[in-house]
Amino acid sequence: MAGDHTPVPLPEPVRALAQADFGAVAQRFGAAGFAVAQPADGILTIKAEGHPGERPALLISVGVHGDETGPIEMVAHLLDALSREADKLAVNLMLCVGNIGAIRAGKRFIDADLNRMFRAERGTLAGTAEAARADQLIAATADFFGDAGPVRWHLDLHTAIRPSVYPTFAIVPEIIAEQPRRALLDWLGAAGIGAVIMNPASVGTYSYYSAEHHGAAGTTVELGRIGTLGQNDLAQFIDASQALDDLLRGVPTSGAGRQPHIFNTARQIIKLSDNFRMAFGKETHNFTAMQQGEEIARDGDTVYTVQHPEELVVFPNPDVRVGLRAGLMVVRVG
Ligand SMILES: O=C(O)CCC(=O)N[C@@H](CCC(=O)O)C(=O)O
Ligand SMILES: [Zn+2]
Repeated sequence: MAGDHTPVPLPEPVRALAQADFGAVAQRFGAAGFAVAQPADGILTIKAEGHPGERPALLISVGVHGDETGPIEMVAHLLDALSREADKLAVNLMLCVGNIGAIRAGKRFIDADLNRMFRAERGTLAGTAEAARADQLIAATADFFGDAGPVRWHLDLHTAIRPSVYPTFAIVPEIIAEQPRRALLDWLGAAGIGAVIMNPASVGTYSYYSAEHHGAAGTTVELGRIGTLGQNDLAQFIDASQALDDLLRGVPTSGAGRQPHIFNTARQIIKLSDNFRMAFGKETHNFTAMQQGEEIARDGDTVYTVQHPEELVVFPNPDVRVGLRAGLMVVRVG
C-alpha cells in the first residue's frame, strides 16, 4: 500500500548479527568441536582446539559505524551458511559487531566516532560512549592476536557515506610488511575492490591499530554506500562475499583476480577549528580529481591547496569534530 512504512522483517541471520546475538552460530560451531567464546558483547571468537598458531587468525569487524549496514548483511549470510557446515572453517576467527547502540539507532555513532579511538591519545573523545567500547575491542583484539601465528588478518568492513568513482575501495596501512601486504592486495583484487589507498599514518582507526600493534594485514574496506539494514542490494557484494568465504574456508580465491588501482596519500586534512570550510560540497564524490593550486579547504589562516599536478579527494566531511580527519587527498601511483 502506498505510504505504508511497516518495516519488512529482517532475515533471521541478519537480525541476529545486527543485534550481536550469536546464539545459533555459536552453537553450531561449538557442536563441531570449536572453542567458542564471547569475550564481550558483540565479540565472538571461534578457534580450533589445540595450537592456535597453526591456523591463520582472521578478525572481521562490521558495524563500527552503525549506519553502514551492507557488510552486516553480507557477513550474516556468509556466517550462517558456513556454520551449517562448520567443519569447513579453516581459520581462527574473531567477529566483532562494532557499535551495537549505533546500529540499533541507525546512526554513524552515538556520541563520537568509534573509528577514531584506536589510539592512546583520545583528546575530547575520551569519556564518550564509544571510548569504553573501543577499550573492549582493543582488549579482545590483543587477546585474539596474542596467541596467533604469523598469518594475521583484519578486515574492517565499512561503507562510504557518499557516491564514489570506485564503488568499492580499501585503505591499507603502509606499515604492513611486504609479503602480507602483497597477499592482502591480491585478496582485495579477488574481492573486486577497485582502488586501494595506502595510508602512512594512523588517525585512530581500528584496522590501523591491528596492523600497528599486532602485525596484522589490516584494512578498512568500503563496500558501496550506507543504507538501511535489510534493504541493501547484496548483488554488489558478490565478489567480496565470495573472496571472504574463500578466506574463511582456506581455499584459493576463485574471484576475478583484478588488481586494484593504487593511490598514495598526499595529505590527511585535519579540522583545526570550527572555522574549517571546504571549497566544495560535502556531497562531492569520493575520488573527485582536483588540479594543482586549487583550494581544498581553509581553516582560519590555514589554506589547503592541491600540491601535486592532480590529487583526488576522498571522505570530504567538514562536519567532523575539531582535531579529526575532514578529508583525504590521494594521488594515483598504480
Ligand atoms: O564515507 C565517509 O566519509 C566515511 C566512511 C568511513 O567510515 N570510512 C572509514 C575509513 C577508515 C580508514 O581510513 O581506514 C572512516 O572514516 O572511519
Ligand atoms: Zn565507516
